[in-house]
Amino acid sequence: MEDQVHKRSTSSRFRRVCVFCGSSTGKKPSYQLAAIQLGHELVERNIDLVYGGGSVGLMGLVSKAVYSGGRHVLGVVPWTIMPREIIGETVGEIKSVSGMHQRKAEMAKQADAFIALPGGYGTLEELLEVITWAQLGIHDKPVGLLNVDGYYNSLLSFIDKAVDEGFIMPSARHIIVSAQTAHELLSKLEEYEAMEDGAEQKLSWGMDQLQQINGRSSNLEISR
Ligand SMILES: C/C(=C\CNc1ncnc2c1ncn2[C@@H]1O[C@H](COP(=O)(O)O)[C@@H](O)[C@H]1O)CO
Repeated sequence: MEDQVHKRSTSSRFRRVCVFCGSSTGKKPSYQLAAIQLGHELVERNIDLVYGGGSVGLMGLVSKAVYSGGRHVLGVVPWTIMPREIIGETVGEIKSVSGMHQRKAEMAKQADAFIALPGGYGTLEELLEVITWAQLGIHDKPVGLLNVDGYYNSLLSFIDKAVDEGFIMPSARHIIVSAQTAHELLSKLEEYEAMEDGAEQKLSWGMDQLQQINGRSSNLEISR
């Protein structure tokens, strides 16, 4: 009881956040620590987690931190990688879907915001997709980059170069919110406001994704 009195508990505009992160732990202990700290920060703000399922790498660390802090954890896993020997022992609820595209759509639908921890190709692909969807006005949910120990400095420099070279509109640069700590990142995301024209420019060819992400219809295969 005393613990509860002293524990910081902040209400959040987010009910559930989607975390993209490495299926490896990375070489520096700081990456693992950041995954655990992000989990704790979500718990302190009473935010649930949706992620790619599995107990491997940073994915396992963040999901266990959220689950053991008493928040709901939803893992979305394509049935082809469902076997325990591939994804390991998971915590929380698991939804199986028919493929990688369905997984991303389901994670996006379930989340109010996205955060990427350090990771590899899978993390980058998931991150860039939700940024692209934001740019197209398919969703207006905040996207955060947890730049642990400068891991994403070169990606952020590249994006600045793409703006300078005319491939990314300066107005789209603000879509990515970055910070070095989970606390700072969540605070920034809480304050984030999507550009108005982004939400209004929902393209007709994006309506399928929009409906899936915003939960107005779903054709996902969910077996559990
Ligand atoms: C399929 C293999 C190992 C199983 N591990 C994974 N389990 C669940 N989800 C995974 C797994 N590996 C990648 N993902 C997804 O990609 C993102 C991380 O990829 P990265 O390349 O390590 O950055 C993660 O967010 C998941 O959605 C054997 O290959």
